[in-house]
Amino acid sequence: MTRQLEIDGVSKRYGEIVALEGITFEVRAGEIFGLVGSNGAGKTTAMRIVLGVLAADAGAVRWDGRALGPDTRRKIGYMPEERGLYPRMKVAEQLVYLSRLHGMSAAAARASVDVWLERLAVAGRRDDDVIKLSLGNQQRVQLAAALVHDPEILVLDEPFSGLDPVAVDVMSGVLRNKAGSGVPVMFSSHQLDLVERLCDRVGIVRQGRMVAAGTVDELRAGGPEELIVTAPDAPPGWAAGLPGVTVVGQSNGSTRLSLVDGADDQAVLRAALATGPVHEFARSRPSLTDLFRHIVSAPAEGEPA
Ligand SMILES: Nc1ncnc2c1ncn2[C@@H]1O[C@H](COP(=O)(O)OP(=O)(O)OP(=O)(O)O)[C@@H](O)[C@H]1O
Repeated sequence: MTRQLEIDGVSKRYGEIVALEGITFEVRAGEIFGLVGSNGAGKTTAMRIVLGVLAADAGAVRWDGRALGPDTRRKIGYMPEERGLYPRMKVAEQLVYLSRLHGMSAAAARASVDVWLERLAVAGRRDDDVIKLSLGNQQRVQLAAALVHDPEILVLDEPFSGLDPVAVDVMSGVLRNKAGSGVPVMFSSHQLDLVERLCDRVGIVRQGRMVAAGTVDELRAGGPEELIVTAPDAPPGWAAGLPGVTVVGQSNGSTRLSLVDGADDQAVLRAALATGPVHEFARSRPSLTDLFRHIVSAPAEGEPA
């Protein structure tokens, strides 16, 4: 069986605030798992519990079937959301120091730091204090800090925020590569297009629970089917009032419609043709971004619909 990191029924409260309520998911060795959710959904709390900097009130975290103890936790590469570098320490010196904390010999640490600074294209800044680097370069160093000790598991809290497109590509390549070598990679992000492109599986967290998890295709297949109708002469509101049909969006002559089960798509086609030529009439599944909006805006359990 594939080794996996299991987060099993984990709950956490901060006083009255329920941050996690029995959240359950797994990240398999060799896959990139994207954790998405609105602000305050509980993603950072879940990652901190995996890392052991926070204790869960209930539930368990396991790696390869065994509860995560200090020894396994030393093998996690972690990129905290609040970033954790010493601003007035030199880049390379700091990375060697952090690797040594993870139990590496001085020689192995120096060799690994050289490799990662080179790969992340910050080797030229190795003797600068971290504070002198741009935020994006600090983030590359932060990623190096998560990688230099050759982790068995990677947990990254919003690693892509604030990166330019080149740095996004560098970061994506590194994550792909680590997953390719059998490491489970878990990261949180609000950049859903990127998550859709990069992740093998995605989990959507809402109010401390995992409300949907699977490959992007699986999630999209479970979402509402939409109709795309391109009718350049159609006036705004042409589809309003068609039974069982909701207009999701309209731009450049194209209208996206969501249909309830059993709604008559041929009636939609007739209504479109009545406005003039129809250039496109196709069914499509929502993007991860649309699906996310749909899931997080649905009423929660116990709330009125
Ligand atoms: N130290 C704390 N004390 C009190 N409440 C906290 C603390 N840390 C987090 N919370 C609360 O717990 C809930 C979950 O927060 P968490 O930071 O895990 O969410 P998140 O999904 O990472 O959000 P974001 O996308 O904004 O980073 C929120 O309601 C938050 O306000």
